Amino acid sequence: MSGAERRPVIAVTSGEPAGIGPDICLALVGDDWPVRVVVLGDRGLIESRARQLGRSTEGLDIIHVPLRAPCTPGRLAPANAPYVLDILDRALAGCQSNEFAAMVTAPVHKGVINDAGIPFTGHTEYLAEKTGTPRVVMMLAGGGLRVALATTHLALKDVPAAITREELATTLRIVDADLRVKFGIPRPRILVAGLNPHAGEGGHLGREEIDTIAPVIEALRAEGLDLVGPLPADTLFTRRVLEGSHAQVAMYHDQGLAVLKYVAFADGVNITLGLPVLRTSVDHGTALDLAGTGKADPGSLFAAVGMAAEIVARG
Ligand SMILES: NC(=O)C1=CN([C@@H]2O[C@H](COP(=O)(O)OP(=O)(O)OC[C@H]3O[C@@H](n4cnc5c(N)ncnc54)[C@H](O)[C@@H]3O)[C@@H](O)[C@H]2O)C=CC1
Ligand SMILES: NCC(=O)COP(=O)(O)O
Repeated sequence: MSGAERRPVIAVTSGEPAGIGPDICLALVGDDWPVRVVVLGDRGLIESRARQLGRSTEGLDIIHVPLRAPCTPGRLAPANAPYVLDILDRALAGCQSNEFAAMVTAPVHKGVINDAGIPFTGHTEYLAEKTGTPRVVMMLAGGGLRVALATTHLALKDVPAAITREELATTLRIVDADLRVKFGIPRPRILVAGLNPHAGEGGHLGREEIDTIAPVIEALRAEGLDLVGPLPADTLFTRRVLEGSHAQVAMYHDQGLAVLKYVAFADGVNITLGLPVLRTSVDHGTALDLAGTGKADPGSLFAAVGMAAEIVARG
């Protein structure tokens, strides 16, 4: 067995075929990783995208998963929605059988999967369901931030009801535990945002901080977690407040991710905490406008592979 073959294998799923997933996977060719990187997707599609971009697939390890229908860059086809899920299922099966040490996901298009009649909220929820994990946490890292979300892909009107004491406590416990295990931080200091402007202004702008968030923080502090909050979200991400913290928990998707993507869109990494397999991902979407143009930045994919490799190396 060669040295290269002994390296842990990381599976990179190439995602929505009409998006930039195949393009950014091609950028992995020739990079010197401490792990063996294999790309999961249709070999013909990846080779054809390489020709279009004037790139080579020489040296790219591909595990062939066949397309379900022809693909044109930039044009979504619901007929290929099952293909996207075939790739994810193959990667997950490989992680569960220890063939792969981790999976790194290129973006999928949530809308077209739903248009195909398959209910799909995101990789995060899909992998949680497939692994029978009742609760996972989405966290995006980059630009010195680690932003975890108390709720993920949910209409804004449904957010307040979803933030229950039990759900929030579970989120905070998962963030604390995974920062210790996956990131090697012995006692993570976690900032917790409020839901309402000014963290509720003492109950005059909403009661979620008083009724739910503060009591959970207090109870978990008594268990030894280092939590700060509920903090007004508009100033949580200022330099002085962030100082000394290891992660920041936002109550909903755009409260946290708008900030993260402002500081780190080029190399942010999405990681699913609390999952029994290791999954990292790019921080961006399918960028249909850029597929096949050569303009897609692969920086986030590189960072996602790098983070997975580091966590694998940490054991
Ligand atoms: N991990 C995943 O699978 C994710 C999937 N999505 C999905 O992607 C689809 C499109 O979402 P949008 O909100 O339009 O976000 P998007 O990230 O695809 O595009 C937003 C803007 O950023 C640009 N952009 C995105 N990635 C880029 C890259 N690597 N290099 C250069 N420019 C880049 C696009 O051209 C566009 O102008 C949706 O279906 C969404 O659900 C979104 C985020 C993550
Ligand atoms: N905005 C983050 C996002 O949509 C990623 O979702 P997921 O597919 O990683 O669950």
